Amino acid sequence: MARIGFIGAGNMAEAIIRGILGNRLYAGHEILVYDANPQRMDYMVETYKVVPAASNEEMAERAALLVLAVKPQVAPSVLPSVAPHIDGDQSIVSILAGWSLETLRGYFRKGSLVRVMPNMPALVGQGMSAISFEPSASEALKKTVLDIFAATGEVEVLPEHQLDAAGALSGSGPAYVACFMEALADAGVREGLPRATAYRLAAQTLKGTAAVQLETGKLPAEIKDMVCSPGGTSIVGVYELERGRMRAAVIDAVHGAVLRTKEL
Ligand SMILES: NC(=O)C1=CN([C@@H]2O[C@H](COP(=O)(O)OP(=O)(O)OC[C@H]3O[C@@H](n4cnc5c(N)ncnc54)[C@H](O)[C@@H]3O)[C@@H](O)[C@H]2O)C=CC1
Ligand SMILES: O=C(O)[C@@H]1CCC=N1
Repeated sequence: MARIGFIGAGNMAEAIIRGILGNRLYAGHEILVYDANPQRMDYMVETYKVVPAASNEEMAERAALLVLAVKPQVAPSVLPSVAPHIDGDQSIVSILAGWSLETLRGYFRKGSLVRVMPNMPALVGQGMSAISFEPSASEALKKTVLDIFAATGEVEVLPEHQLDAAGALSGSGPAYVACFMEALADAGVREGLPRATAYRLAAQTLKGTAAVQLETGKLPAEIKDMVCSPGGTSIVGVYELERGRMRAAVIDAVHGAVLRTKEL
């Protein structure tokens, strides 16, 4: 049996595989992949020396731990043919946005189920994964799954009812942050900075500010206050953000993503 198999070998599967290989959790020959797109299969096999499966069904027969990494809209056409091949000592890790453990259990009669909401920065080992286990999950399974996602960044075990919120915040969050980064860089260009310089300044500013929060534990409000001198420049910028309803827009963005998650 392969240690792990990926149903769908797109962006997120690739990010997880990079983490596994980079941290030497498993070797390429212990990782099975299947993707409906033959060019994608070729790319994954050539780049990561992973093992191609002939079909999702074969994968289900041959992988001890199966990662569901297709789009949620594709899952209903994939799972009915995969589920009958799963037996009681296999495990299924789903990264499908909006798919509850209960919904998954409707397809999988056997096997342990885990739900994970990773995020795109897993690609560079800076991911944030929210993870929910079934109450019956064994300690061995918990360790295996935590090790896999810790190899792509940080992990947080959450009760399942919090997973849609986590998905809308940290799962979708890189898209919002990228919009903010782009706006910051556009602003720099407007004020005369070269484009490449503006991106570098914007990206490192986001990374550095996040690092201060993570490393000092300071509240975002305290960090803002450390930057805004009385009568200075930054507080004028903060005032303009408030006038633009930046906070309300972000809160609305996450709420919109939660509502969409519930539709999937
Ligand atoms: N992209 C992101 O930032 C995040 C995505 N997710 C979840 O991860 C999952 C995968 O997303 P991505 O990797 O972004 O999508 P993707 O589109 O990059 O990858 C999906 C892959 O599935 C393949 N595929 C389509 N039909 C198939 C089939 N019948 N059998 C096997 N493979 C098939 C596609 O060819 C594609 O390579 C989704 O369920 C999404 O909700 C979760 C967190 C973050
Ligand atoms: O937008 C999506 O469907 C996925 C789920 C979380 C991040 N991206």
